[in-house]
Amino acid sequence: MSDIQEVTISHLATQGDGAARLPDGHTVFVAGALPGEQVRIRIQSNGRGQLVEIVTPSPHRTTPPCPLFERCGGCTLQYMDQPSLLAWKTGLVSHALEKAGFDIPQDITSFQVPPNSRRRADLAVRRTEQGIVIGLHAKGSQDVTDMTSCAVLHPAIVSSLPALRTTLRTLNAVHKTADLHINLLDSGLDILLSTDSPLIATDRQRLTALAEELDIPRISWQRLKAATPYETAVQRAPVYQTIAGHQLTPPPGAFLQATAQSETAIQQAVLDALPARLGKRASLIELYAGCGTLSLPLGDRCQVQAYEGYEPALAALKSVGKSRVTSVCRDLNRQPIMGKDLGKADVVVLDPPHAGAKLQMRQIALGKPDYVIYVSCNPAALSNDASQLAQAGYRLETVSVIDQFLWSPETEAVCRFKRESSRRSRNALSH
Ligand SMILES: C[S@@+](CC[C@H](N)C(=O)[O-])C[C@H]1O[C@@H](n2cnc3c(N)ncnc32)[C@H](O)[C@@H]1O
Repeated sequence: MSDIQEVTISHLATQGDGAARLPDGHTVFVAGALPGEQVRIRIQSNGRGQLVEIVTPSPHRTTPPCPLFERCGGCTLQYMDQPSLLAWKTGLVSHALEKAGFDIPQDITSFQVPPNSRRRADLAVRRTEQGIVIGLHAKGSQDVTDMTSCAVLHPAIVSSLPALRTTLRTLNAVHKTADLHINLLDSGLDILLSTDSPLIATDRQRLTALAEELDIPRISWQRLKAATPYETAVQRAPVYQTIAGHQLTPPPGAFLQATAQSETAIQQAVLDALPARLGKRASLIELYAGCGTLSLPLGDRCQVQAYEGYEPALAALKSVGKSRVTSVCRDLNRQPIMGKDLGKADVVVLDPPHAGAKLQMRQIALGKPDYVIYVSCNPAALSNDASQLAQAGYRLETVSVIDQFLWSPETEAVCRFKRESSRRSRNALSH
């Protein structure tokens, strides 16, 4: 069999590679190919197909908008038009839920963020002979592609990179490598710099000058891989972010939903997923609450008991002092909320990290609250977790797909599950 083959791509696999059947029956994965395309590929020793030529391009193929597309490993699916991308992600979520054992509702709502809207960046920093490089890892490599342009990040973040390069070059703290976590808050850029060497006094002065130049309210610092927490390197002005009408101060490196638009869409999808009429006595348990992106709008509708494992995030939520939201710091992997407590709630909302919430889900399935609203950033984890709900007798009622990670295979989804047979009828909930 020649190592060059002509194949037709049947579908995209979960990471966005085109999949095709070879004449011998094996499936081959081809990065850069779209469904329906006839392509020539070179079969590699690892069994993957390297794209050699697109014989018949898909009508959904488009020119990648970012000049760094060929090098940067960031947005691997830029050659696919945005409607097709959203349709594919919707299919991924449906497939994950079907695999978990659910019938899929007819109407799945979906939303996609615009380019240049991402307000959260995790960037790698390398010192090279030519100077400081800041960006994402290059395709299939540990090298960093210098981010001279970006089609997903907010322009306020991209335009700060030249000054950051200049300053980081002068820092003792950046010996070879560093990480930059940048959040674009209502108060401006909030930077957490993690470096491989200590921050000395002149470094602080240089960071202060940088903060003044770019009008950055706060720069925080921590040593890479050290157990010690971050410290404030520069604080020039108040740091704040408004969530559902409440102003709070997120900690350095805080988790925020990727864009302001997707935050609103996720909040709305969760509110829409609440049972139609929640009585005054209805109670809601929220797991993995962060700084309160969901707790605060939910607190306008009912009593919320919020749990979060990261104390600084919880402190930001507590600072709001919203009376209908009580919050507790708890590591839900080590100490999940038990089924008997979850079963007393009318609704459980959870928004776990990428790995999902296996242990916590077991308790939800045991406790059987009437409604479970699951916010997921990982269809594979959603599928595993939701299968426990399917086995516990829940029905999938609504699904919203929010594409907040444009041109990457990641996607967000909000799903409402309802326990099939109601155990109780309470005044708190009207169905
Ligand atoms: C996807 S974020 C969601 C945060 C919040 N719902 C939001 O929308 O901003 C997941 C949250 O889970 C928290 N978390 C991760 N592991 C945890 C654990 N073992 N126990 C409790 N919280 C955890 C993280 O700190 C983070 O705030």
